[in-house]
Amino acid sequence: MTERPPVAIIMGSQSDWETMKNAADTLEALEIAYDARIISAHRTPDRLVNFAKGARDEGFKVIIAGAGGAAHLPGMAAAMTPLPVFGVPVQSRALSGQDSLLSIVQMPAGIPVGTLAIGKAGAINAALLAAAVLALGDEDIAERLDEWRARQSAAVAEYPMDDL
Ligand SMILES: Nc1c(C(=O)O)ncn1[C@@H]1O[C@H](COP(=O)(O)O)[C@@H](O)[C@H]1O
Repeated sequence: MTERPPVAIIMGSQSDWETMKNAADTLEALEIAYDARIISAHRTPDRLVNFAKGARDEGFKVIIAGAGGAAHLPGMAAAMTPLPVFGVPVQSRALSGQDSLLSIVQMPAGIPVGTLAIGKAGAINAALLAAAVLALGDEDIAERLDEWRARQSAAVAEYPMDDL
C-alpha cells in the first residue's frame, strides 16, 4: 500500500496556486508528500465539509489552507477537523492581502488557525511549520529539516558585496 500524503494543501481558487505552489515546492524540497486541492468555503461548501470532516481518516496530519479576500476557508476547515491548520493569507488585489490576513488571523478562542505572513513567505513558512510538526514523530523529516536550515544558513553571505 502506498503511504498517504501527510500534508493537505487546500486553496480557495486556482488563482491562489501561484502563491500556494511555494508551500508545495518547499514540501518537495523536504521530500514530504502532499495533496493539493481547490476547495472553497464559499463556492464549494459541500467539498469543504467532505474534505474537512474526513481529513483525519484520509491520513492527513497537517492542513495548509490558503485563501484571499474574505478568507473563510482556513477557519471553516479548522472548525471541522481536529488537525492543525496553518492559514496563508493570499495577497488580494483590492486590499493587498490585509483583508485575507485579518479574516484568517482573528479567530474566536476555541478554534485555532496558525496564521502566517501574507503571500509567498507565508506559504513557505506554512510548509516549514508543517514539516516541524511532522518532525516531532519522524526522525528522517527532522534530519531533512535540519539540513534545509543548514543549507539556508550557508547560502547567506557574511559580508555585503558591491555590484551583485
Ligand atoms: N477566500 C476564498 C474562499 C474561501 O474562503 O472559501 N474561496 C475563494 N476565496 C478567494 O477568492 C479569491 C479570488 O478568487 P478568484 O480568483 O477565483 O476570483 C481567491 O484568493 C480565493 O482564495
